[in-house]
Amino acid sequence: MIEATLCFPLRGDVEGDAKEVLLIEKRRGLGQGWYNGPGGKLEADETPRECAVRETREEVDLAVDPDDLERAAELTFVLDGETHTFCHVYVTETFEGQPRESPEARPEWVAIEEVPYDRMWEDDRLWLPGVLEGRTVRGEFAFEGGRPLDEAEFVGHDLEWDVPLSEEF
Ligand SMILES: Nc1ncnc2c1[nH]c(=O)n2[C@H]1C[C@H](O)[C@@H](COP(=O)(O)OP(=O)(O)OP(=O)(O)O)O1
Repeated sequence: MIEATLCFPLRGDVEGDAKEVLLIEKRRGLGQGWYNGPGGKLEADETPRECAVRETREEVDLAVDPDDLERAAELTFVLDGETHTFCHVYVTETFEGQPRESPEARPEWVAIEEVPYDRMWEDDRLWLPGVLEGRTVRGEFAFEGGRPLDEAEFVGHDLEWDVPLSEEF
């Protein structure tokens, strides 16, 4: 099983500014060409928070502090009946720097009402809107059709909202 992270930096929501989320257009690997948050797979001996910090730095050159990351979701992606990826999702309103393009990702601030769900993983429209409103969620998403995951068919889901997420991560 792969363990991975996603990190959604947020800004705005003061004095009439629209609330925006930093998305990436993924340039390579799983989900290439789709929008997602910065993130990726854990490396050896890395905690999920360390992974989210590293991936956000590597992909868009934004500095986030692990202690500022708020746990927002725990997502399990199941492929053909077996857990493929367990993903820790964080949001943060605290970061330093300006997002910059990298070979892996093109960053883009997007108003949360304009998130391009038609250009994202099919499951994202089910959990990301609630997360961007500040809710927590534990979700399981089933895919069928063999590897790679991003070519498999999305066939079902189960969501538990407003749950306490594990303190451990
Ligand atoms: N179904 C679904 N919805 C939303 N997000 C995801 C999925 N499946 C997923 O795998 N993901 C997320 C989880 C991870 O953040 C990325 C995939 O990570 P990946 O880009 O493969 O990891 P890296 O470590 O950056 O990859 P390398 O290119 O360095 O090997 O998608």
